[in-house]
Amino acid sequence: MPYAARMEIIVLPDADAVGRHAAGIIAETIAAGPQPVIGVATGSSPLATYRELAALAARGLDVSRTTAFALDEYVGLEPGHPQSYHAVIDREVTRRIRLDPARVHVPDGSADHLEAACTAYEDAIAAAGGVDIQLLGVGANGHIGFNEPGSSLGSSTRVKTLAPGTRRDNARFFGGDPEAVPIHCVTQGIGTILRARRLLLVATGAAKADAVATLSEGPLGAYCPATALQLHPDTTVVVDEAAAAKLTLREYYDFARDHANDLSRPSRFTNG
Ligand SMILES: N[C@@H]1[C@@H](O)[C@H](O)[C@@H](COP(=O)(O)O)O[C@@H]1O
Repeated sequence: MPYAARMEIIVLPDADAVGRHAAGIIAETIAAGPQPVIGVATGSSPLATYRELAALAARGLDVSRTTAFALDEYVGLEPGHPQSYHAVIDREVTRRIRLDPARVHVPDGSADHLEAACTAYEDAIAAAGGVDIQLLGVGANGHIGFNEPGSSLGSSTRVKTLAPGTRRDNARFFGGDPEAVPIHCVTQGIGTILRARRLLLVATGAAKADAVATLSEGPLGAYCPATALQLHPDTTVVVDEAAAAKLTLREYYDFARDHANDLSRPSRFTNG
């Protein structure tokens, strides 16, 4: 278990600013090379980040040696299904940023032997040298990847059952019908996510305000999987004003930000 946890909270005016800031952080990791490994997430939260990363790639950021691992996949959707995370990652990440498709990995939710596919996915991450930076969104109930409340904080890639609320939230991608959303998924575990060297969580909008407050200030526990980020040595949480609305320590975060440059040797962490 990591022993030197740090989490920095950064509040920005709106979703575009969150995307620009997060893309800048990922671009630094990519530029540091030589074989960067990024973790990518689905959902609407990271879309602005991908848009900004695509713009940076178009302006010369070399992404040709970047490997990417996605967090999760539905069980039972063929990779060609437009809402499979294979298809979503291909559309929103690989094509937009122009990553090498051969270096982009998504868990296999249609394998005959799902347990073996989960082990193989963990092995592939390890063989790539681990994830340098993992981008995360957060579900309204605090899930990360598809680690629903109740997930073991040390879990690895495995099959999970989606929470009814997550199926309702994701129904918008399946013609509005929660029953059309798969019941099972394959997801990196919370332990897998914590093994990434740096975590970057983005959240925007009022629907995420409770999850953001709990993940950064609430008691650690499986009731809110994102609280596990409190254990990680290098987490950055970037949120907009609406998602920050329920942070009880907001005054302190602003104070820390305003004094970030007082130090003779500025630290990236001023409130974490
Ligand atoms: N598996 C994904 C998560 O990785 C994502 O973070 C979450 C929030 O999605 P959104 O950003 O669209 O609110 O939902 C999905 O269920």
